[in-house]
Amino acid sequence: MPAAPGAEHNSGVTEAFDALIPRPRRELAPGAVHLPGWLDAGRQRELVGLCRSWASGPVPMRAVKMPNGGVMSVRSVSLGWHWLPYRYSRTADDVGGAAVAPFPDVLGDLGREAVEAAYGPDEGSRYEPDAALINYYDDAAKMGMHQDREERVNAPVVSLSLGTACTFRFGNTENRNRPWQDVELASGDLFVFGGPSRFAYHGVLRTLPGTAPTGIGFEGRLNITLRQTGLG
Ligand SMILES: O=C(O)CCC(=O)C(=O)O
Ligand SMILES: [Fe+2]
Repeated sequence: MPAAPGAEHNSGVTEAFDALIPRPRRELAPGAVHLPGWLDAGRQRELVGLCRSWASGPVPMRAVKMPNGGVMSVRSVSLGWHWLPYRYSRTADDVGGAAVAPFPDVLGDLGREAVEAAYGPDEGSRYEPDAALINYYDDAAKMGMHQDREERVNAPVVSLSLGTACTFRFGNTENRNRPWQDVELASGDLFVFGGPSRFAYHGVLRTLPGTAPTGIGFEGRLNITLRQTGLG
């Protein structure tokens, strides 16, 4: 993940805008909750630092090759379980074969806190995520509409965004077509989808270059998703 020169001008404008136009918590569909600015600047910086260390091994960040021959524009690394299309493995079978780094306690705690913020303390305390995907988007990267469905249980997916904002498309559970809603995910935003929305199609249309906040030491977009695989 390259450290990039700051885009102070744009970011300053974005931050000023945020102060003028508060972005309220919103439930896009039953079980799909967007909590803008959930992570404060300090926690965003801390997570960026952790992402840097997770990206340094034992498994390298890589662009996933899809079975149809395409290559994803996003680069990613997994913790706990290595995600590859369309299964999880304890070893990075498509990139060197190293054992995946263990799922860090800090992300388990963060996941419970996130689910509690979205759904309340009962759901929060039950959440036991065991896999994390760290996705890195450069200015041109995007992610096509898909379901997260390699997990065997329907515990919610927790998504945390850092750095450059993006346009996130949240669709329906039937197919990748309409109806969908487009929502901007900015640095520090939490998005949780579970319950009736757990298997909704979703994707990232584009990043919004120049929107990373100043002071988190990172330009480009990072997204962390936490999942409970049920693989045991
Ligand atoms: O980057 C995002 O916001 C979404 C990532 C995602 O959908 C995934 O990793 O499955
Ligand atoms: Fe996904």
